[in-house]
Amino acid sequence: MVYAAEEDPLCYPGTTVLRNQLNIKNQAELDEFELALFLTRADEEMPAGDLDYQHYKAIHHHLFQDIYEWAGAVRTIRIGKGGNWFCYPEYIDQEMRRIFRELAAADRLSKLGIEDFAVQVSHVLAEINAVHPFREGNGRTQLTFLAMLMENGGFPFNADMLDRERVLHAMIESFAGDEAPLARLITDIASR
Ligand SMILES: Nc1ncnc2c1ncn2[C@@H]1O[C@H](COP(=O)(O)OP(=O)(O)OP(=O)(O)O)[C@@H](O)[C@H]1O
Repeated sequence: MVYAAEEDPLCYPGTTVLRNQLNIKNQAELDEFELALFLTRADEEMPAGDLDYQHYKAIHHHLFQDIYEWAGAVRTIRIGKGGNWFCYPEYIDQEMRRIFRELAAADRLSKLGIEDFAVQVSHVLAEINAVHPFREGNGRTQLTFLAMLMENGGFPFNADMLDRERVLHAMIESFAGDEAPLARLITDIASR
């Protein structure tokens, strides 16, 4: 996805193409390789962890390790999308620590029914999206993490419900303060 960003040291000079381990300087070509490499990693077992901030970064690292040297590391420049600016980089760490402290790992969530689970988890995802810790790959890390939370909570993960437009709409609504569409999406994902 194209970001509004400041002059970005992570890009090849004079371009908006992110420096990558494949040294591809053409965006369309990079998109293609990035997707293929991501899908291969997404198919593998995710790193083990406690569903905490450390774990979240490890998941991003796992998914994007073949493409970006900074996989698993938080961004250092300001970025936004569609007129929404995400968390300033200097506050990412403290915000992510707060969010994951509030999530208090999976223990509390694993005791909830789907409706309450969806409300709690939609809030967590909305907050993580508003922070947008990584320079790229936030959406895919969010959904991977959601699948792990749902598995941990004992809910099925029906990936057929992941309509791209619906996910995008729900995330944008959540940024504007309405988390209900995201909660409904999570409930639907859990339906068999
Ligand atoms: N205008 C917006 N306001 C808030 N969130 C947005 C906006 N546009 C997109 N998003 C969310 O940002 C995330 C995408 O972030 P990013 O592009 O870093 O991830 P990605 O994995 O590379 O891309 P994608 O999720 O599109 O495959 C998604 O969760 C998406 O719903």
